[in-house]
Amino acid sequence: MTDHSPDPAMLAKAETLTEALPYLQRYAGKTFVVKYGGHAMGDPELARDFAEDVVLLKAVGINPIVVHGGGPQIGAMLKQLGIESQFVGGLRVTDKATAEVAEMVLAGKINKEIVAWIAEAGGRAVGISGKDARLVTAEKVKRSEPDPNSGIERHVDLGFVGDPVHVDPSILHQLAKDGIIPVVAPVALGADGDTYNINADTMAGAIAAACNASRFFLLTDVAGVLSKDGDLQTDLDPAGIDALIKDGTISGGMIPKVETCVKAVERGVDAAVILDGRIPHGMLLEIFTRRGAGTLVRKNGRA
Ligand SMILES: Nc1ncnc2c1ncn2[C@@H]1O[C@H](COP(=O)(O)OP(=O)(O)O)[C@@H](O)[C@H]1O
Ligand SMILES: CC(=O)N[C@@H](CCC(=O)OP(=O)(O)O)C(=O)O
Repeated sequence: MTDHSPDPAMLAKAETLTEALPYLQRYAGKTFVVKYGGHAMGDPELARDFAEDVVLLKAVGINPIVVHGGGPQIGAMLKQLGIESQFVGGLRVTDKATAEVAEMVLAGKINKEIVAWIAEAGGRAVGISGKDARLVTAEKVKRSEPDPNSGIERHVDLGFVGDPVHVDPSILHQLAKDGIIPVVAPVALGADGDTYNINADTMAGAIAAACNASRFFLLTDVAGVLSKDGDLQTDLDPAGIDALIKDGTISGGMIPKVETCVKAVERGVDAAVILDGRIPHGMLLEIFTRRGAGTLVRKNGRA
């Protein structure tokens, strides 16, 4: 006799789909900004999974906006060209030559690679930088650091490193309305006409705030914010982040990441999540299942 009992694997799939239903209903029509870090895009298999996730979001009525980095790739190109590079507080000191290389790698190479992965996954993407349609206007960053000898704060000149001071998201809304996924490279013009290299986390946060994004995801190469003992911090609020920066637990490239999350939630983004880009389809699991992953940053913690 034929066994007509349902296949448990198929049932589990159906359960996963029904578990997703309240999230599908809640997020339809909302904007999600996804920051795709240079470290997260190293593995082509994972990059394809990422592109599939973005296309799936669009297919279920969410408007994803991808803002990408490419720090390691810029570093490799600078090395090939024999140009030295240095970081201060997670930001690359950028002279004219470095700004040219950064734009070439970010807006030229990586941007179009991501557009191609999305096309391969069946989506339609348009790659732009902050320069296009004046999406982002930058201003030279103002940074100060304590002098190692005197401890007195002194100004550090980072060259052509920009802060996004104005975002005009109309081009993003237009693309989203036409069924297109915008892919944004973190390069912008200043009011002075100069080209500025912008930290991709900072760029993504400014765009998330300007678009009133419901969710802001930062995909990187660690599980999230880790404690000194290496434990994942699942929930943080601005005060908790401040304390972890002050005691040195958060350092390097994680500093602009968490600072961006704080700014974004203080400017109205519901929640920012620092996620492990090395987990296949990690973003989908975070969005559509009850199992949260990574570090969730909210203005008042996990309410
Ligand atoms: N407390 C911390 N928790 C997790 N990562 C940290 C922490 N402090 C510093 N980091 C560093 O921050 C890195 C992530 O930032 P970054 O290299 O700029 O990534 P991305 O290229 O994805 O933007 C991690 O790989 C880790 O080396
Ligand atoms: C000013 C500054 O630091 N700009 C970054 C832009 C790329 C970036 O942020 O890439 P990730 O997200 O992969 O780190 C840089 O030159 O590396």
